Amino acid sequence: MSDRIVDAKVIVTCPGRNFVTLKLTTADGVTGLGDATLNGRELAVATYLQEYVCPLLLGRDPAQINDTWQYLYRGAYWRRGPVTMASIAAVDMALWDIKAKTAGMPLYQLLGGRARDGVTVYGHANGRDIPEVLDEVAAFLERGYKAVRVQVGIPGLGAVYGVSKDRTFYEPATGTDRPEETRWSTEAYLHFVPQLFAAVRDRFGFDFHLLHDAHHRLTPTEAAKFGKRIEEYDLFWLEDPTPAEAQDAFRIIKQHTTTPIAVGEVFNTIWDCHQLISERLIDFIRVTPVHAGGVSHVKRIVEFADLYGVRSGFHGATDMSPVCMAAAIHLDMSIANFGLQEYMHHTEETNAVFRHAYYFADGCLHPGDEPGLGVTLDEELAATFPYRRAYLPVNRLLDGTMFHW
Ligand SMILES: O=NC(=O)[C@@H](O)[C@H](O)[C@H](O)CO
Ligand SMILES: [Co+2]
Repeated sequence: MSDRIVDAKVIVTCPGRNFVTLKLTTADGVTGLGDATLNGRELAVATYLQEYVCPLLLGRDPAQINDTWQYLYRGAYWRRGPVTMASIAAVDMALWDIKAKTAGMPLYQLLGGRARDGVTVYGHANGRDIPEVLDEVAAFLERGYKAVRVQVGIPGLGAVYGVSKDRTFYEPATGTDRPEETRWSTEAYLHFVPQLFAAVRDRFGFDFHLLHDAHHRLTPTEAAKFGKRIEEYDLFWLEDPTPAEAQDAFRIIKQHTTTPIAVGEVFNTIWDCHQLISERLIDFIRVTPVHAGGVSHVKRIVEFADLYGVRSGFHGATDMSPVCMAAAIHLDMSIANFGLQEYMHHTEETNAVFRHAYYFADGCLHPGDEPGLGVTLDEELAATFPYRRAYLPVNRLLDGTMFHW
C-alpha cells in the first residue's frame, strides 16, 4: 500500500518579515515543506491553500508529484497568476521534499546529481551614495563573493529601490497601514548610475561579476540606450530593464546592446517567458521555485531555456524563505545551464525558525547532505512571530504619475 498524505497545514510566521509555509505529513510520518510566500499579498496565498488546496491533498499519494501538479493547475480552471502558482509551488516543493527524504538523499541527487562544486552567488552591495556602495563592494569581495549587485541612492531623490535603510539587511515591504510612497526620476537615474559603475570598475577592476537591477523602470528605448551606454563596464547582467509583460519589447533592447539581460522574478509560468527565451531576447531567466510553480515547473523552464543558451539566475531575495532558497540551490546544483544565484541572507530570527543545511563558503552556497530539501521549521518558535501586514512600496514620478516600483 503506497503512502498517503494525512495532514496539510499552512504556517504563517513573521521572524523579521512574513513567510507562508505549507507543511505536509504522510501516514509513514514523513514531512515536507513548501514555501508559499508572496511578498505583500501573503494571506491571499495562505487562504488559497487552506480553503481550496489542503482539503484536496488529504488521502492523495505523495509520490504522485506530476499528477498532483496537473490536478491543481488544470483543475483550478483559472490558470496561472502569482497566487495560484505560489500555491501549486508550495505543494510541489513539499512533495519533492518528501520524495527525497523517502529516498534517503538530498534533493539534488534525485534531480540528476551534482553538476558543479558549488552554487556561485551574488550579494547586494548598496548605499545612499557611491562611497557607501564602494565600501560594501569591498566587504563582499573580502568575504569571498565572486559576484556583487550594486544599487545606489540617486541625488535629489529620496528612498529608491534596492537601497536599505539599515546597512545589514534589505527589506522593502515596510508599509503596515499602507504602502510607503517614493518619488522617481528616470532622467536623474540614467544620468547618475553610469558614474557608479565607473567608480566600481576603477576601484575593483573587472575580475568579478558586476550586476545591477533597473527594477522594471525604463522604457524599451531607454533600456536600449542605457545598455549601450554601460557596455564599457562589462556588467554580468542588467536586470529587469523594462516591464516584461510585453515580451517582444525586448527585441528593441537586443537590437542595440550586448549588455546581458536578466528577467523573470515576477514570472509564474513558462508562458510569461516563452518568447523571451525562444527568441533569445534575454540571457538569464530569474524564475524561482516559490513564484513559478515549484521545483517541477522551474526545472521545465530552465531546461527549455538551455535549448536557447539562456542560463539560470534564480531570484533569491529575503522574501524567499529558506525553504525556497534550499529548493533553488538543489536545482542550481543539478542543472546544466546554471548562471548565478541571488543570495540576500536572512535575519537570525528567520534562520532560527527555518533551520537549514545549506551554507555559504568560498563565494558559493552548498546544499549540505541532509535528505530532502534539508530544512526544518520550528513551529513553536514560528508561533511567537505573528503575521503583520506589510505592503511593498508604491513609486510615482516627480509629477505624481503612478510608476513602476
Ligand atoms: O532582484 N531582486 C529583487 O528585485 C527583489 O529585491 C524584489 O524587489 C523583492 O523580492 C520583491 O519582494
Ligand atoms: Co530584481
